[in-house]
Amino acid sequence: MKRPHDPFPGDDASAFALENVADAVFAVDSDFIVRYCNLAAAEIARCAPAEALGRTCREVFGVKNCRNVCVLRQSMDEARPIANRIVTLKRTGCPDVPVSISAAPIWAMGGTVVGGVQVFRDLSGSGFVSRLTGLQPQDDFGTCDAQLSEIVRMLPQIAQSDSTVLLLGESGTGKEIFSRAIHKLSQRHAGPFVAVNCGALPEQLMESELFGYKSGAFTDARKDKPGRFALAETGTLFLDEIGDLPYAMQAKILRALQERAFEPLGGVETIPADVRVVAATNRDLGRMVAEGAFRQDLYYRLSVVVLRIPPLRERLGDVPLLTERLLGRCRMAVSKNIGTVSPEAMARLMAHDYPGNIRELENIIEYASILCQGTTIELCHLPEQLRGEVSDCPARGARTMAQIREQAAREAVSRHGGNRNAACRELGISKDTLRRILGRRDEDD
Ligand SMILES: Nc1ncnc2c1ncn2[C@@H]1O[C@H](COP(=O)(O)OP(=O)(O)OP(=O)(O)O)[C@@H](O)[C@H]1O
Repeated sequence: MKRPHDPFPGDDASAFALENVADAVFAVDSDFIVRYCNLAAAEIARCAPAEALGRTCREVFGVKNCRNVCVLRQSMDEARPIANRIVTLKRTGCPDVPVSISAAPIWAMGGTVVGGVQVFRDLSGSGFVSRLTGLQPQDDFGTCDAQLSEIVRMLPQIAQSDSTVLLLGESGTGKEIFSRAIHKLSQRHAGPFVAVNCGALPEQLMESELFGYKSGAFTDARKDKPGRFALAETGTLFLDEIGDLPYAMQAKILRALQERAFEPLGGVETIPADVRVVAATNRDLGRMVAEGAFRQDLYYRLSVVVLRIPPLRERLGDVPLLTERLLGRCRMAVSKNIGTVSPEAMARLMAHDYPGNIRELENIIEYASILCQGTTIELCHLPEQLRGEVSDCPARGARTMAQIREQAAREAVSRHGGNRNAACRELGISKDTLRRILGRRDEDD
């Protein structure tokens, strides 16, 4: 039976709703004993929701570094909600998982904090998009944007259809990543994926590159050479920058698409093409048609399914997620243990308009990872156009370990509004150690 004023969700509609959200949600009492755990949280804990109840959250989730990163404890200590803190959870026997955590205290009547609720989202890329599409984490798109999520949701159906797909989007928005995902989700996934950048092929070589040639077709053609259409047989041909195709080539591509066949240069025989075409462009094909620069018939043939990938500035909410993903890549490349981005640096990253889209963010994160000597990317590690006036990193320059330790301790105490117990918990040290680090002059603070 439901108790009056029970602050924890019981057998009611709100608990039912919480069960079904994709984010992990759990609630604890003031002793950090789990009183509620939804399905997503139980999945992370690798137990049934009922098995999580009555145990400490530390025990349930098995997080080794939970003392240092406990956002829930901080929220309860400071009696205030904390939103979207990105931390890396380290669990015994599991790979590190970057998560975004929001926490809020639960108050009893009279205003006492009697517990807390925490919501966390897995940012590792093995989250909801992977589950939705069945893709491997590296193929995941790192988005919480409604428009893009809708495209991702439709992707398996689109991929299965074998229709031509036209991807529209600015340079660096991830069009090639999408085309690879379409291939992997399609019936053709066991076949080859062949990418051609139409803008990078010299005009005189384009026909032979795409359709191949027979020996003797021209002076240097000593033996037959297959083109990209033949190489993509039974698979997917990705025609990137299709807007850059010369007008004459457009007719040949149209014919290959319509008749599902082509003739190699210098050949007389027509070769059937069992190829699915995904095309992409950052140009306005509609306008090019109106200006007579692009064939209308090819435009219609390509536009069976059109997907517009939004630029990053229209989905800045994805910046933390993408940053975490890109940091993971850099961590491996530069062999550094960079775990987080400071709130100030993240605010700057989220205020940028990214004319180069995800490719630009990728470069920024790589730059910052190279400069960063610690575990957190700070404002001073960002490229000049983002960091503005901030020049040198406070951590740079010669400092002793004792000075670094003292600064970390002071910052923790100040973050907790002077609450030393909370600072000790965050740092994972005893009160005696904190006192030793801060020195005698702080005894009377
Ligand atoms: N969701 C994502 N997660 C992580 N990295 C991504 C994501 N989308 C794109 N990238 C990275 O951004 C860069 C640009 O992506 P991609 O080449 O797919 O973009 P594009 O739109 O095809 O660009 P272009 O039009 O210039 O060819 C790549 O290095 C890719 O790895």
